[in-house]
Amino acid sequence: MSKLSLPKDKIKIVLLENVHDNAVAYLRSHGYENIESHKGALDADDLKAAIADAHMVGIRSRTKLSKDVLASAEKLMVIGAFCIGTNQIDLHEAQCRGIPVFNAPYSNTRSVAELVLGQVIMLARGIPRRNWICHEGGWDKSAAGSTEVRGKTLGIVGYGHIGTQLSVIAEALGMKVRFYDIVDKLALGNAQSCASLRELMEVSDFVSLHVPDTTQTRNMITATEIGWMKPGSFLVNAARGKIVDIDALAEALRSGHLAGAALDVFPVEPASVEDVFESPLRGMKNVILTPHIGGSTQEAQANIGNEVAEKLVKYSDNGSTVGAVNFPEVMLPVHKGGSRFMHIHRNVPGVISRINDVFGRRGLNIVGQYLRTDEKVGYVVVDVDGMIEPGMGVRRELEEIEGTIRSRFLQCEEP
Ligand SMILES: NC(=O)C1=CN([C@@H]2O[C@H](COP(=O)(O)OP(=O)(O)OC[C@H]3O[C@@H](n4cnc5c(N)ncnc54)[C@H](O)[C@@H]3O)[C@@H](O)[C@H]2O)C=CC1
Ligand SMILES: O=C(O)C(=O)COP(=O)(O)O
Repeated sequence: MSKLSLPKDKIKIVLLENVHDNAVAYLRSHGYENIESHKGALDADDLKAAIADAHMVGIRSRTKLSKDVLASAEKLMVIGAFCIGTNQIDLHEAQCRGIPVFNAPYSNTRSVAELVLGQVIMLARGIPRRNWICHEGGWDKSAAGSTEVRGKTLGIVGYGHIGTQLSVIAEALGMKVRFYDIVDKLALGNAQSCASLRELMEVSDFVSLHVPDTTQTRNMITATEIGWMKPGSFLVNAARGKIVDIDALAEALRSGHLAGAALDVFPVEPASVEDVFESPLRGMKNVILTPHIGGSTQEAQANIGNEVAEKLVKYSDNGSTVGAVNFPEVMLPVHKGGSRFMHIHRNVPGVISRINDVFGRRGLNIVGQYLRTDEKVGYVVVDVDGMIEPGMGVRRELEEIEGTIRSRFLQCEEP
């Protein structure tokens, strides 16, 4: 068992957006009892109030942890994104404040790929319109406009975890897969890469987007790119809403250039289930609209709950930053029968020698030292013999070193 410089019962954890109960159970089973759970996302003012004294925050895709919000959470030491995307967090600001961010990079991958493939089949058979007609008492029994997906070309933009998973299961249905990525990627199965986005858009019967929300991908798909698509083809977006110019998409659907679309994500999404969903695509009978549920399956949420909670506990109990998306990654062994100091600092010259001076002056024997830096931040972990008690002032001295962002320590007792 480790004792932390801040006792576990003083560590406040705020979970938002209905993070799965597995997360709460995991945190509790590791001694973290001070957990406050909120069902939805909060607006900036309520969020600031909720996390003002929090040490850990767990969110999903809707909670915006902006620079301003982070500035109001002075005690925050770690953030858990219980999802894949981290574009809702100001990662740079978090890093400058010495706050690592952990996410779940794979736990909902399969759920998204399955939803997208289902949507592709639904679009190919004109189900959105036919479903609508049946609900209104009609009976459009005809093959007009209906095709199999076998033999059709699926173009995947962003051949990462979700894109490749989709590629494999689409090929199992007999689809031809083409993909476009800015990074060279191993083509799985018989998939073939395209040299440009334009080539992909021109050859595909279905285009599915699986890129993250970055400055490069915002508005990646405008009227120009949609214009490259085959007449009568389909667009699917389960990545992020701001990747597609939604008005240009609406126009292409109205004009009949595109035969249909499926959207799981939108430039503006309601903050809570009470809010109204507004979109120029509402009412279009050739469009499937889903409320950002690509990753919302029982399996995915349960796994994410465990995975991210485990990363938060590992960081808090052991100092490990493996899997952090904005922070130098340090993998640490368990340190027994001694003390472990963790020091986060701006990457300026001389910090390490000053840290070592603090231990040297006190005759403390360093038995392990782990360091990783990136352009902005350094993270050094120092294991020393013996139990350093809080009153000894080592941590205070470490915090006085110029460039220090924050520090903490663990007493790692013999098991
Ligand atoms: N609808 C939903 O509920 C969910 C949506 N997502 C979204 O899906 C996105 C993708 O997820 P993963 O596949 O796990 O991410 P990933 O990081 O494994 O793959 C993304 C791929 O996009 C590529 N890429 C980046 N910029 C590009 C550009 N400008 N042009 C072409 N390719 C580019 C990357 O090289 C990478 O191969 C997430 O970032 C998230 O925004 C993720 C999970 C659930
Ligand atoms: O994992 C992601 O990036 C998602 O978009 C899923 O978001 P959610 O957890 O459903 O709010």
